Amino acid sequence: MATLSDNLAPEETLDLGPGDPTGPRRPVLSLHDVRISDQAGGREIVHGVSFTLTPGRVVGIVGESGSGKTLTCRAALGILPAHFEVTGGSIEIRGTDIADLSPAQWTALRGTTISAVFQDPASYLNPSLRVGAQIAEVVRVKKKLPRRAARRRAVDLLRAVHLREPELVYGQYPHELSGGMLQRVLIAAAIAADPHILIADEATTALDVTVQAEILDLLADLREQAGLALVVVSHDLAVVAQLCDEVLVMQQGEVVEQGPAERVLHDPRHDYTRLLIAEHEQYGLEKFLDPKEET
Ligand SMILES: Nc1ncnc2c1ncn2[C@@H]1O[C@H](COP(=O)(O)OP(=O)(O)OP(=O)(O)O)[C@@H](O)[C@H]1O
Repeated sequence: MATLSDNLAPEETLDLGPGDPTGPRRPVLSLHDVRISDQAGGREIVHGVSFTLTPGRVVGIVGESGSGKTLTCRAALGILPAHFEVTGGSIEIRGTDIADLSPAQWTALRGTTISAVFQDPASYLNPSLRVGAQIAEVVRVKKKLPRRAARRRAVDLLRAVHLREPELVYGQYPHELSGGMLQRVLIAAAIAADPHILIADEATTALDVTVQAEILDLLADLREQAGLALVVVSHDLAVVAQLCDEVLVMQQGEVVEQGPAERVLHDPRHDYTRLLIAEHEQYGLEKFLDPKEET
């Protein structure tokens, strides 16, 4: 089972330049024609994904199950499953081609520069450790803070993700928390070391609509307040409409449509995008498409 402290090691110096070498408008994450193949089956699964993410921006990836959304994210995180490889194109994190990164450099980068939240938060937490202690460990290792300061920061993080009574939650075990609370705990852990990029892969899918909306608001806050750049994967167009600046629509490993979220959702050009929108209309997508009319 994966735990929060997997891949954590004392931070190493990864020279991505002094201060903020990239500047506010420079890409934090760029994918150029990324192709991913299943080496076991000898076939290409993802046939060329490109996008550029700058601080405070949100790119959404939508599409049917099995279209390659998660593989694309995992490629950017350097955690493709066994047998899968990036077989074309390139991925750059803050200007560094990830193909050049050593395992140690990856360890230094994860959490501090790029971080992720997936579905099923419980599987990323150790059931026998209090959730606060698990976040504090991330802080201690990644931010090199002493125990007491790490504890304080963990409580602050639990508060920042809008968990009521963060001191109380700190001392609770995963099984004592609801799915929505666990997802907030995971987000707290993911942002504990102040990453520049957060990948949220179906992070709200398992949650009920109200909790989902609260988590999306939280991600929007982080984007606004911390300039976090987000990649949001969802099969739910309403999620994308609410949060994203740019949308990629994937079908069978191809990006069939890509553009500003407004344009793609209001004026879809590909049949598959039209189909997705038609399917969502019955669930009330229009309230997200025209949020201004509500105020
Ligand atoms: N660990 C794995 N082992 C074998 N095949 C895999 C693995 N992960 C993904 N695949 C295959 O690669 C293809 C793309 O999968 P991926 O998980 O990226 O799709 P997705 O768009 O994220 O789907 P979903 O919305 O269901 O999560 C699928 O055909 C899937 O079966």
